[in-house]
Amino acid sequence: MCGIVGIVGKSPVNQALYDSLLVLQHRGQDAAGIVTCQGDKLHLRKDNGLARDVFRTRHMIQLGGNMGVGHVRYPTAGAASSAEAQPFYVNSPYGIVLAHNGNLTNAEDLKRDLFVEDLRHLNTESDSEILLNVFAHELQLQGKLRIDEQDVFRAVAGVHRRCRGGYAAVAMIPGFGVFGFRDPHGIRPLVYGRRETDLGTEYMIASESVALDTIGFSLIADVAPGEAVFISVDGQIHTRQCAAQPILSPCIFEFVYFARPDSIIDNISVHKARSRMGKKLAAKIKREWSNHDIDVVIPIPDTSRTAALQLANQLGVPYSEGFIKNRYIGRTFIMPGQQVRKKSVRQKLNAIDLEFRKKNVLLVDDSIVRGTTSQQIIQMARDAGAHRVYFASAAPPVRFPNVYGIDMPAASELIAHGRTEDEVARELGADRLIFQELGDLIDAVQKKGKSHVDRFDTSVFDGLYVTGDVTPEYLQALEANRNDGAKTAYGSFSENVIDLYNSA
Ligand SMILES: O=P(O)(O)OC[C@H]1O[C@H](OP(=O)(O)OP(=O)(O)O)[C@H](O)[C@@H]1O
Ligand SMILES: NC(=O)CC[C@H](N)C(=O)O
Ligand SMILES: [Mg+2]
Repeated sequence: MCGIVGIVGKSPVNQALYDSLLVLQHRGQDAAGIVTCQGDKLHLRKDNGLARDVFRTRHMIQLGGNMGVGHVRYPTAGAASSAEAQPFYVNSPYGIVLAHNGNLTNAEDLKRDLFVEDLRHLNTESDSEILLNVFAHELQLQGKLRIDEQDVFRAVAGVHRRCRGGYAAVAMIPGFGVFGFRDPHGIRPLVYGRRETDLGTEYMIASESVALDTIGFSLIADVAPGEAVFISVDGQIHTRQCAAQPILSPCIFEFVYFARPDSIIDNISVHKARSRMGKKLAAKIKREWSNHDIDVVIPIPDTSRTAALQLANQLGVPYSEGFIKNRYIGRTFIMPGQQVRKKSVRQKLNAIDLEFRKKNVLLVDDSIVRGTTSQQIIQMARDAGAHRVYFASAAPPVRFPNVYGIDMPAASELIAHGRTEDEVARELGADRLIFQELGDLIDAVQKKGKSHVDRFDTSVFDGLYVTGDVTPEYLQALEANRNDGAKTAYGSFSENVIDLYNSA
């Protein structure tokens, strides 16, 4: 996952972009970047690291101008080198910068087409550079010296015709404007909002509404699947549907884990969705285990808290924060490499023994993916003196790779792949393991049918990919190229940036 943002303001936007990247940091911890536009000049700063480490005062001073775009990265393609930090820049036509959240599933075909037919050079292995160049080519086809927003919309329509997979993007053309678009399935989230100032109205496009809230913008709407939103440099906003057959099918894993609970995605409160997940899970426990002997419900911070609290309330069992999270350690699931993930769980979480001693504890997590967290946490609960250790997951078992922007490329790395629920319980060392049913998860997110979202991408749970074009061969190649071992080998990939001037 990545976090993206674009702002057209009435005064310098560097601080607002930086602040919004801090708020979107949970979507990507590996690299961060900002490009601003001042007159007809673009200023870039990007590097590997957290937003707070990438941008020093000297960079902020250079990031002048009233419009810009920003990105925090969690890689799903290419290398982890800083050359693949975003935004990406292409010189022709007009100069375009783009920040992308998602993953293209036909990247290899596009790469070939860009080279052989569109005569374009790609300097990295990133699919986001591909997306930018496809857009650039489609815009160039308009053949104009001076473009208007309709040309941008036509180019986005061209992107939709050529690109497959998940993509939400924000982009900028110097002296012209900032725009955002979402793939025809709306797999990755994207919202836009406005803020009134004495100097006039400012607009912002961002991955999650929480970024708008904290910067003082109010939400206008989600970018619809296939839609593009264009904000001109002088603050005029235009929207247009650019896809032939848009079908909203957002990624359900955003609601399970990725998004912040204080965000609203496709008109659904993530917080409420997680509360309902807790309720559903409690109902399942009451149904299938009415004589349970759970003494206390303990969440695994952070993300599971919302569901765990509701689960405890519904069961009428005490809720206790038995694990304390080190506030200086980030999200372990999106860390690069199994070794660092494993080590970070122990650095991140520690048990308060007296909450466990001689008790039957129900540990609750939002999801079990590789099992890195749950395996260690169950052991920690035992070491803390728990009598029995039960485990509940607010999501069903994750059994299939994700191909739309979450870095779960290898089925063999998923603990529930090819295992029954009992086998997973044994593998994790739990006395009993309860998974959410997929139907219940969908109900919980869909507000029991009250939401306008009719379907979700649930591929990590059922192996059904909404774009309908994910073949076993594609999955095989993905697993071979991006399993943990293969990614470690990428580490040495070139750091060379052929880009805008990027001050160190
Ligand atoms: O089975 P695994 O492969 O361990 O993945 C699942 C775990 O990873 C995530 O936590 P993370 O530490 O990333 O973030 P959080 O603080 O938001 O819960 C998620 O909330 C689960 O706890
Ligand atoms: N997680 C994402 O959205 C990743 C974006 C892009 N595919 C990259 O690897 O940089
Ligand atoms: Mg967690």
